[in-house]
Order: sequence, then C-alpha cells, then structure tokens
Amino acid sequence: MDLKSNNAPVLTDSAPISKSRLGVHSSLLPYNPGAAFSSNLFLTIPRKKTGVLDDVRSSSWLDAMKSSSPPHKRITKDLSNEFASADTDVAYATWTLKYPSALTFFEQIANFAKGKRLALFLDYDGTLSPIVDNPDCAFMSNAMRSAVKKVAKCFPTAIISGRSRDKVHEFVGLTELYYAGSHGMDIMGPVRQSVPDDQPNCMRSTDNEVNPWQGSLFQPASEFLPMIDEVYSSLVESTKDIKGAKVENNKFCVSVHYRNVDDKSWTSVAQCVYDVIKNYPRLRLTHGRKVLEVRPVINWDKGKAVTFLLESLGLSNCDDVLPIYVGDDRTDEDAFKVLRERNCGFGILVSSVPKETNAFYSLRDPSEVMEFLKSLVMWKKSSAL
Ligand SMILES: O=P(O)(O)OC[C@H]1O[C@H](O[C@H]2O[C@H](CO)[C@@H](O)[C@H](O)[C@H]2O)[C@H](O)[C@@H](O)[C@@H]1O
Repeated sequence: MDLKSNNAPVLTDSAPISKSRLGVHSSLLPYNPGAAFSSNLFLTIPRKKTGVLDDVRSSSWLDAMKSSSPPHKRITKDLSNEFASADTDVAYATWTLKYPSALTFFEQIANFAKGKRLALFLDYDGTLSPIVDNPDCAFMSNAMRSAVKKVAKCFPTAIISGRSRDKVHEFVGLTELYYAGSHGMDIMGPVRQSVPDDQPNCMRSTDNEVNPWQGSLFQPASEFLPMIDEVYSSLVESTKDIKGAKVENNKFCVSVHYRNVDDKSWTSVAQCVYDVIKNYPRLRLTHGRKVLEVRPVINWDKGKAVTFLLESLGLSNCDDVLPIYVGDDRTDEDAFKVLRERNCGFGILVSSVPKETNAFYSLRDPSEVMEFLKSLVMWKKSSAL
C-alpha cells in the first residue's frame, strides 16, 4: 500500500452529526441557538468501523492524522495574526451557542441534577491533565487531584481512559474512584453479579489491589493480551528509526504517538502501523490526539464502559440518576453518544476549538474542568444545607 498515492485510504468521517438523527433529548437541551455556522470550523471525527482492512482502504490516514489535535495558539504581536486570533475567538464563541459552557450554564446543570443522584465519568489526558509532548509526563496537578478527590466524595466517580488502568491509577493516585483503562476494556469496579450477554469472551475476576470501593475486574478483551503484546513489540521494532515516534503499551490496546514526529514522516508512521496490523484481522485502528490506537475489534468502547459501570453501581435508572461524562477526545464521543441515545445525562466536551460532537456542553481546558468539579462540590454542599 502506498500511503502517498491518490488511492490512499481515507479514515475521516466528515458526516455531520445532526440533532434529528441523534434524537436529542430536548428536555436536556441547554440552549436552542438555531445558530448556523460553517462546517469548516470543525475538526473531522473518524467513524469507527469494524475490520482493519476496511478502515485502511476506505480512509485517508494522513487527513485523519492531521485533524487529530487542535493547533496550539501562538502568542504573537503580528497584526494579521491578531485578526486571525479574533476570528478564532468569534468562531469559538459561535460554537458555544451550540455547546454552551458548563461553567456559564452551571445553574442549568444544577437544575437538571436536582432530586437526582449524579454519577461522574472523567477522561484523563486532555481532561484532567493538559496535553504534553511526552505521554509519560502527563501529570495531574495537586490542585486537580484535590478537586477530583472532593468530587468523588460527593458522587460516584470513575476515570475512563485509553491508558492502561495501572498507569492512569498511578497518575491519579486516588482510591476513592473507579478506574477503567484501555478505553474501557479493563474495568476495576464494584462487584457485579452478571456480565453482559453479548460478551462471551469477557473474564471476571478479582485481584488484590487494596481499594475499599472496588470489588471486581472486568476485562472483555482478555484473550487479546498475547496478541497486543506481540503487536506492541512489532511496532516498537518497526518504528524505532522514526525520530520522535513512541509506542505505548496500554495493556489491551497499543498507542503509536506521532506528536513529536516531523510531519514529513507521518506517512512512515502510518505505513509501519498498517504493515503490522494488516496481519491481524481481529484488530482495528482508531485515532486520538496525535496518536494511532490499535485495539481489538470487540464491540466495546468507552460508551459501553459507562453503561456497564452505571449498571454495576445500580445507577441505570434514568429517573433518578444524572450521569455526566467529561472528555476531550474522539474516543470519548462513544460515551457522549450513549448518554444522548439513552436520553439520560450528557457529555461535556473539553476543547479550545470548535468541534462537532455528541456532547451537550463544553469546557475550554483542564483548568475549566477543575472549576466545574469544584462547582459541583459547592452545589452539593449547599443543597445539603
Ligand atoms: O482516554 P485518555 O485518558 O484521554 O487517553 C488517550 C491517550 O492519551 C495519551 O495520549 C495523549 O496525551 C499525551 C500526553 O498529554 C500526548 O502526548 C499525546 O499526544 C495524546 O495522544 C496516552 O499517552 C495514550 O496512550 C492514550 O490512549
């Protein structure tokens, strides 16, 4: 396969996400702006498909790789850049008419939550920690840790990350939470009596981790472990000469980072990934922020993990529970979508640029996420008075 040719695969999904198609629960719609805005404001969101070969042949890897992370804002005094920056601000403000700020509209959220039990789901990278060049250094600030700890004391709270569960647990360092790693394929959660019917391959067990909140381990992709290890080793080997490329073993999935790779070598990264996964029809590829993610084709994602946790926690009754999911990445869209389709709860997209999304609200960056968490705690305390 020649990734540079016109026959290059296209991985992007620019199909607009229309409200009517999604059956938006109007009762939850925070604002009805009716605002028209140009579709070129948005980054594209890749559509997930099963089967790696199908993904690769029908999509443009490079386009998807380019659109996978917002450009950094440059601080400059140049006049034309000031105009460009003003345009960007206008575009963002326009976008927030459709996806209002969860801080500005906090009162509205508090009204939705009145009389309900709130359940909180948080993504890690780009949500609780800022995006940094080195994935091993994506530390969470102590202030954020304290905010998460406090919010978890008020509401059942889970972290759902693409990272391995151990890694994200190590970064967060709190025992008051539930953790789901590998995009929800590795859940340490409460004891659950049954496993989903459509998951014959799932394994349920307990482990020795000391955590009074948790009881069972749910790993629906456990049979893929040897395959993922094999693919990880192959990718480490095949990308070793690409400067800046980094392969991360996330237990049930593998991340191939190209954030630090020169743009000119992105096709080499894509080629390496393609050359390895073409031999594994039971693996598929998804895109994250400057990262290609290789994972099992099983019907499991962050959205399924949210449903699983809600059921395990006895929180699946929409009448008295309000689930909120906060995330910044394409893989978080699965969770936003589940909440939309259940007509129960909503997603909050963390983004500093306009993006089409299945979320209902927005927050600009992790510092706003922290403010939002603090607001939830204050609201809980004041409503208990
Ligand atoms: O689901 P998440 O918790 O958001 O994890 C998704 C991926 O996050 C990490 O990569 C991203 O953050 C890095 C650190 O800021 C950044 O360097 C990288 O470019 C981003 O893609 C993590 O390293 C991946 O393994 C996760 O899949």
